[in-house]
Amino acid sequence: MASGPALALEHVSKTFGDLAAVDDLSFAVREGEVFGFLGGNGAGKTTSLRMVLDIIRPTSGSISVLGRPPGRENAVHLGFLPEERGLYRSMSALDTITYFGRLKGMSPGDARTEGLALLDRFGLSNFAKSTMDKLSKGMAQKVQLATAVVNSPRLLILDEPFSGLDPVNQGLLEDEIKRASAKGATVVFSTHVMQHAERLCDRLLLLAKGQKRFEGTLDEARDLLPARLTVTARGDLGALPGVASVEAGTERGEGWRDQTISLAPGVQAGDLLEHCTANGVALRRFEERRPSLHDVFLYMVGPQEARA
Ligand SMILES: Nc1ncnc2c1ncn2[C@@H]1O[C@H](COP(=O)(O)OP(=O)(O)OP(=O)(O)O)[C@@H](O)[C@H]1O
Repeated sequence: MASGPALALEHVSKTFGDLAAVDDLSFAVREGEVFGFLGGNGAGKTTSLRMVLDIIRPTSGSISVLGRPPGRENAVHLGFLPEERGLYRSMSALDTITYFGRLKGMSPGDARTEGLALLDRFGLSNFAKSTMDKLSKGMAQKVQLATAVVNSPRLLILDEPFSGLDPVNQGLLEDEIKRASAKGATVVFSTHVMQHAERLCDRLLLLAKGQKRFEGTLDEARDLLPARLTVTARGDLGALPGVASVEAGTERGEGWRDQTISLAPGVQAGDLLEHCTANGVALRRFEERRPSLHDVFLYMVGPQEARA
């Protein structure tokens, strides 16, 4: 079934006085994908997501959310975890989730049943009746996550969802994102922690100073950086085609030596391996060291921006 993107921004800019917080930003999130919105502090992530949610309006450009302009009509299909968490302090955890479910058009019974199921999944069953002000920060954040997913939204938008959660709860959140995705939801989450994106995203966008630096899959992001290899070989491989540089490592005896090789842009590890095999270059070890998303981020946006 052909369908348009779940979310599309076209030449969107948002200025605050002289500052272009979001600068001519275009990207599209396909229906059903998990999309990482990555950037350092102040890159423009929250501003972008707020425009998608119609909390603020773009200075210029256009946005399409589930095929419509941002606005109230979309609300029942959306789930949103804002960066600034905040819920009614004197409402119980279960009532809070039920309330949000009802706001999204659920019946009181369905909202409550789903609320109880979520509290159970999040390890908060014993706190269903506790008021929000009695919960720890992490617990309150899980309740807030529950309010975002209670209606099984078609498009789930999470702004820095991992911040403030301990490793166990970060894992629980990752599971919840995978669960929503498996049920067919489109998930967009912002983060400056690359490891989460590395584990979860189908595609991602790198944002710096309000501008898009990259949009694509994790593999495409990694391909931006020259591949690096660790090999144990006899002789110097520096003269082989496709090798950009060689760093000599530990001597292993009888002429064998560890070497760290950087390949020229566009050259794949397999190309070099093929050449070695075809030309009788003896190898004892041949390991590709794929760049991490963090490496890509540093390469694309620089250490200044990456320091989050
Ligand atoms: N209402 C506002 N008025 C003036 N400037 C703003 C406003 N909102 C955001 N900005 C500025 O726009 C830029 C982008 O901010 P934004 O919150 O979108 O970044 P972010 O990528 O979400 O960063 P963080 O990870 O730190 O939350 C920042 O320089 C910020 O100071």
